[in-house]
Amino acid sequence: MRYVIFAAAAGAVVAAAIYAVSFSGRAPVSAQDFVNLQQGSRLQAGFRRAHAKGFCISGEFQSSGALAAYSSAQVLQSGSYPFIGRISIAGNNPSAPDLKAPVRSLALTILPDSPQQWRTAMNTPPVLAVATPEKFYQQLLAIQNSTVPEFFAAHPEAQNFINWRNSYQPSQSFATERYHSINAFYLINAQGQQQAVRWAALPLTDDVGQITDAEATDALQQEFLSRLQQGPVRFDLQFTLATANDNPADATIPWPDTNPQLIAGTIVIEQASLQDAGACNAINFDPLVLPAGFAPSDDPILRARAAAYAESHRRRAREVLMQQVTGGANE
Ligand code: HEM
Repeated sequence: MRYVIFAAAAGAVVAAAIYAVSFSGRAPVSAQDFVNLQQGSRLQAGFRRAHAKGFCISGEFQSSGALAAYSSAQVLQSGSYPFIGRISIAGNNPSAPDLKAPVRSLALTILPDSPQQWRTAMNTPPVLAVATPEKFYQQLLAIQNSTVPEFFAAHPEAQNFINWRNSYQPSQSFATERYHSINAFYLINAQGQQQAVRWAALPLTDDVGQITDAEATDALQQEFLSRLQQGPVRFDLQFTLATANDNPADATIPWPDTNPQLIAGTIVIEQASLQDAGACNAINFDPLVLPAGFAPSDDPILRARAAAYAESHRRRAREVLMQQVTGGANE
C-alpha cells in the first residue's frame, strides 16, 4: 500500500491533543476511546477505523460564485478548482458488502495543494441522532450491543434521525445519493460578517443505475466505475443558510426547507481509482481543515470528529509505515 504522510496530519494530531481533553458534558470521551470502540476487536491494520471501505475519486469543483458575498474562501469564488475525494461506506470492515451499509459517504478536499484547501466529509443522513460526543459514543456502544431501540427510547432528540431512517430508500448508485455536511459551519466574508450554513451534495443525474450482481461485495463500486466510463458524475453543492431560529451547534435538528438555499457550484467527478493505489488514501478528511472564509460552528461533535480522525489517521499511518519498513514482520 503506497502512503504519504501529509504535513496537514501533524496539525490534526495537535488538534487531537487539544480537543481530547476539552469535550463538554458529563462523561468526557477521548479520541482514543472513540477509535478503540470504532476499530473493534478485529484490527484491520492500515485502514481507516471508520469508513474503512471506499475508493478514490478526482475531478473539479466548478464554483458558481453564488456564495462569494458570504465568504472570502477561494473555493467559493467563481472558477474551477481541482479536488481529490473519496466515496465510502460506514463501518470498520474494508471488505464489507456495499449494499448492506447503513450510511454512504462522499469526502472532498478541494484545492488539495493549496493553503486555501477545503476538506469536507459528508454522509447520507441529514441529521445526527444525538448532539454531543458523549452521547454519540453511547450510540456507537448501543449499536455494538444491539440496544439501539432502548438507546433511541431514552433520547427523544433522535426522532428526526429516526424519521429520516424510516423514509430513506438506499439507491442503486453512489451517484444518486444526497450527501450532507450534517454539522454546521460559518462562512466569513471580507467584512468579517458571519453566516451559519450547512451544505449538501445533490445528484444531477436521472439515471438510477443498475446493479449487475447484487451479491457482489463491491456492487456499488462496480456500478460507479462503469458509470464513470460513460462520462463524469455530477453533484450540485447546495448551501443552506441558517436563520435566527436555527441553532448551528445542534446537528439533531433539520433546518426548514424555507431557509435560503444557494448552489455554490458543481462537483464534477472525472476519475476514480482503488484506494490503496489512490491519492485519497493518505488524506485525513478532517472537517476542521478549513480555508480562510470558513470557520467551525460551536457544535461539539465537530471537535470530537477532528480529534478522532487524527487518532485513526495516526494509527493507520504508523501501521502502513511499519509494513513498509518491516514487510509486516513486526505487526
Ligand atoms: C463524534 C462523531 C464522529 C466520530 C467519532 C467519527 C469518527 C470517524 C473516524 C475515526 C474516521 C476515520 C478517519 C481516518 O482515518 O481518516 C471517520 C471517517 C469519516 N467520517 Fe466520521 N465520525 C463522526 C461523525 C461523522 C459525521 C457527523 C459525519 C458526516 C457529516 C462523518 C463522516 C465521515 C466520513 C465521510 C468519513 C470517511 C472520510 C474518508 O473518506 O476518509 N463522521 N469518522
